[in-house]
Amino acid sequence: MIDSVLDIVDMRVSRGREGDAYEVILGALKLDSGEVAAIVGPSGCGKSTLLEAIGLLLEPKSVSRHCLGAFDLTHDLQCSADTREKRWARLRQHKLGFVPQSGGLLPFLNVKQNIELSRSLVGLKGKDDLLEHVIDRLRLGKLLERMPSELSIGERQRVSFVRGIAHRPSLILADEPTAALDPILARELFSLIVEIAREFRIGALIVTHEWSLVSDVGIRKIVGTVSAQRRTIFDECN
Ligand SMILES: Nc1ncnc2c1ncn2[C@@H]1O[C@H](COP(=O)(O)OP(=O)(O)OP(=O)(O)O)[C@@H](O)[C@H]1O
Repeated sequence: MIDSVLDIVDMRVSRGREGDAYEVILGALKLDSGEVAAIVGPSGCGKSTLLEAIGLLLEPKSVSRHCLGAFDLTHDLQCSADTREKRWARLRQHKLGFVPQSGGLLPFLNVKQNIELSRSLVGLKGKDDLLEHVIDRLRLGKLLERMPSELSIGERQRVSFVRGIAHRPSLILADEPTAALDPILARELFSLIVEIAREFRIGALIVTHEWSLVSDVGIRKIVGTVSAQRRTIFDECN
């Protein structure tokens, strides 16, 4: 059975100061479990802004439909800020796997503890096939006892990806997860995302500048076109 993990219609996100705000518009995006799509576009066009709004880290200005799996968030903007934040915090923790551009690892925990933290927060413990597979494929097995400060930037980026999926989210949101990786590892990570999405029925949205790699692995593209001053429209590119 195919389930939709994300269904958004006409989301508008504004960033920056009034009078100097940057606007991002997403016409429509539907993602099924097992599907991967890439968000591409020129630097500064609003890819991270869009990902943060989809990841419930940034409030959109308006949205006509916003469903995250079975959760309908369309009317959440009309709730009190307190109610909305409680609901969104729970969804972020359980349903979303956010892999930030900056890595975001906790510096006082080692690699293993960083990965285990996101699992323990949702009550998961013990062995996990998905996790072992991903650690192995990304060649992180020997680094589990290291502190983040003892890792290269590329190693940190791979650990950050593993941490983002460790709690088995239904939607992975990764912001330039290959930015610090060499071409071989970048390809490996993209292939891995496609593979685990299919096998474990997870949806994935990846912000990236790797246009040719995205084409090579055959995933959908959501392209940002800068239409007028400080405004970007994101749409599917066929
Ligand atoms: N916190 C912020 N406050 C105000 N403006 C911001 C903020 N963050 C980003 N912007 C502006 O919003 C626009 C979109 O930024 P965003 O980071 O989403 O772009 P991007 O496409 O992800 O860029 P890149 O590919 O360079 O990472 C940019 O013009 C940026 O200057």
